[in-house]
Amino acid sequence: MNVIETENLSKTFRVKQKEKGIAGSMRAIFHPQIKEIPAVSRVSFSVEEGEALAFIGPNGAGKSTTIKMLTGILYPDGGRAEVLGMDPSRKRKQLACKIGTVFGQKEQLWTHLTPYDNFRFFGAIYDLSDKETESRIRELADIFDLNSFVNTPVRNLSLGQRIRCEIVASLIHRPRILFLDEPTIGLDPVVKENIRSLIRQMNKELHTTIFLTSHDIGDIEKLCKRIIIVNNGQIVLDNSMSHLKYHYLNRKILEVKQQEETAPPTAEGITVLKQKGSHIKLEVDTGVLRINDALRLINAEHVEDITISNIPLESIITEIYKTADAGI
Ligand SMILES: Nc1ncnc2c1ncn2[C@@H]1O[C@H](COP(=O)(O)OP(=O)(O)OP(=O)(O)O)[C@@H](O)[C@H]1O
Repeated sequence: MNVIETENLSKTFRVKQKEKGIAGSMRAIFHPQIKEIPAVSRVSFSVEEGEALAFIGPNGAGKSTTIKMLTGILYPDGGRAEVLGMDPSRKRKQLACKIGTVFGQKEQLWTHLTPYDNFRFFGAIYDLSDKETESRIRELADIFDLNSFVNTPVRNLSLGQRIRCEIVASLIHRPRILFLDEPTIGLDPVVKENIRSLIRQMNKELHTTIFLTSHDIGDIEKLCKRIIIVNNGQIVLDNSMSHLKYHYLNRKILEVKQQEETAPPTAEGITVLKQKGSHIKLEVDTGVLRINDALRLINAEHVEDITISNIPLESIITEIYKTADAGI
């Protein structure tokens, strides 16, 4: 069952332009010049219940604008969106009871209140009974390990503790879809990993649909099975993570440490990425040259260590952004 559907979803912002100085300001009042910014252009996709989707793109690609339209904060000016069978811009309140949002860069908790009081407050907003709110707080405090600071004012919590509380607050009403915008921004690697595993657990055990926006490759790689890449307001790729990693770019990284400095092998399909002393880093296009054949070109007698790895997801994504920018 699809929980999100969009068809040709579009949004163009109209922004007044102002020339420099007082004269420019006066001209802008009487003869305003309007610049159109097509933030989202004819975006169509659907998301099934229980999916974990990464919706990513470079700065200004249109991700936040899309999320705002899906959560009813912004009206689209073209196409349509349906979330849990509702038009978000017409049924914003009803929808809010069924979705959760976490914005890593924005606090939704009251910082002078404790997490417990915040959760009670959110329970009341979502019309949960006292009993329901209490049992939900207990359940989530256990899962997210909040018990040691659930009664400490939010302003005194560390960033990692606060983000865990933000996520719990957005889950109090058992949302079917969780929109996460940069959920791990600014966190240290251990806390990041902890947050990711909690989100994974929610997706797996509660079947909560995850709609993630992040510039952090770790979030994307570890949380999502599907990826949609947007650029200049348009979808440039919609595929599974495994397809992206193993088939989209048919390349491997071959790192060789030799006993002494030797010239790197040359052949069609091999690109030398780095050579420093006896250390060589090659990229092998396995569509042109099989990895076994590439290995045969290396003098095995002098090899001290060798590693073969996939192209990092980060490089694949950067390449897709660049290709999309060049209009290829
Ligand atoms: N309220 C607004 N008024 C005018 N232009 C806007 C407004 N909001 C966004 N834009 C423009 O729309 C485009 C898409 O912005 P959006 O915030 O959706 O991008 P994003 O992909 O979320 O970027 P980031 O990764 O930097 O958060 C940008 O060119 C931005 O300047």
